[in-house]
Amino acid sequence: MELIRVNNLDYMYPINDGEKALKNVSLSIREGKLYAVIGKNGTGKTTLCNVLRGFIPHFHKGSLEGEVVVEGKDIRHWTMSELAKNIGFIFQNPFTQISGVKDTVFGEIAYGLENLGVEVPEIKKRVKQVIQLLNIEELADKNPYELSGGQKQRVAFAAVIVMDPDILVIDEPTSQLDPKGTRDIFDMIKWMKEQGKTIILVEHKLELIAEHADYLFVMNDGRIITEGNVEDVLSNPALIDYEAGLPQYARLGIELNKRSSDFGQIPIHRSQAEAEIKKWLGIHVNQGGSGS
Ligand SMILES: Nc1ncnc2c1ncn2[C@@H]1O[C@H](COP(=O)(O)OP(=O)(O)OP(=O)(O)O)[C@@H](O)[C@H]1O
Repeated sequence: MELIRVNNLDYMYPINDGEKALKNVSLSIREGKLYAVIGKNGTGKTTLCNVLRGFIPHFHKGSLEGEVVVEGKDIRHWTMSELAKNIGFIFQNPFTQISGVKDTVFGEIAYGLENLGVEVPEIKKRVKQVIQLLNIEELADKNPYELSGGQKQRVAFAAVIVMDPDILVIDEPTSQLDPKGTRDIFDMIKWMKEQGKTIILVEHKLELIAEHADYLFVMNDGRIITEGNVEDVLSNPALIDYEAGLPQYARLGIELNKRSSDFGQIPIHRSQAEAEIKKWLGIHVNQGGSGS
């Protein structure tokens, strides 16, 4: 089922340098899939996220042309609080996600449900469940401001997951995190996908996109310049010189393919690369062994 449809969208911020931040963007988001968005800095990824969650046009005014339809209804006809029930948003910087009005992690996670007027026993039940699920029991009584970047990001995820939205828009969640923090976040993203959530993720780490995403949009200068299944886009040699690049395994495969036309499929993750190289070595070592 299609959840979001964008048709021929152009957007210019109210204070601008004469350039549109989004130019003729069209896309379709279907239920239960993980969509990744990549592209250079300043190319419109965050702006696109802000359109998908209704921040544009509800908070950022500016000029919006074209159509954004969420669950069958034009974005202009949704209210922000209605949208917030359906679309969860996780910011690039977890520091800006913390509300600043709660002095415990438990309260922070409960805050969104309180705003919706959910009954207190129900709030407590749901917050406890999410805390258990994300394995952050030891953080529950801490002040959100005392947490590390990785811990804050986990709490930001918890505060969104507790609202149980159908769609999650996640903007560069791992940009401030070390490899362990990054893995933890991707475990959470994987879990949300398994729950049937629809996820739109801006992320630069191509190896993680190759592993987790279904479909990829490549943006440049306010436009979607390429899109398709992750396997197809990330093995496309045309993207090798583009700044957003290709995963290292695809680069290796493309290089080997140039040197030896019998190198098989271009791999996008490690297990595929290992399998393809084994196959390729098999052919060549056997040839060598038979003296041919
Ligand atoms: N609030 C704003 N007001 C005016 N212009 C803005 C605003 N936010 C972004 N822009 C401009 O819109 C363009 C797209 O920015 P955007 O933040 O969407 O890019 P991005 O791809 O998310 O970049 P990054 O990877 O650095 O986060 C840029 O030229 C940027 O300067």
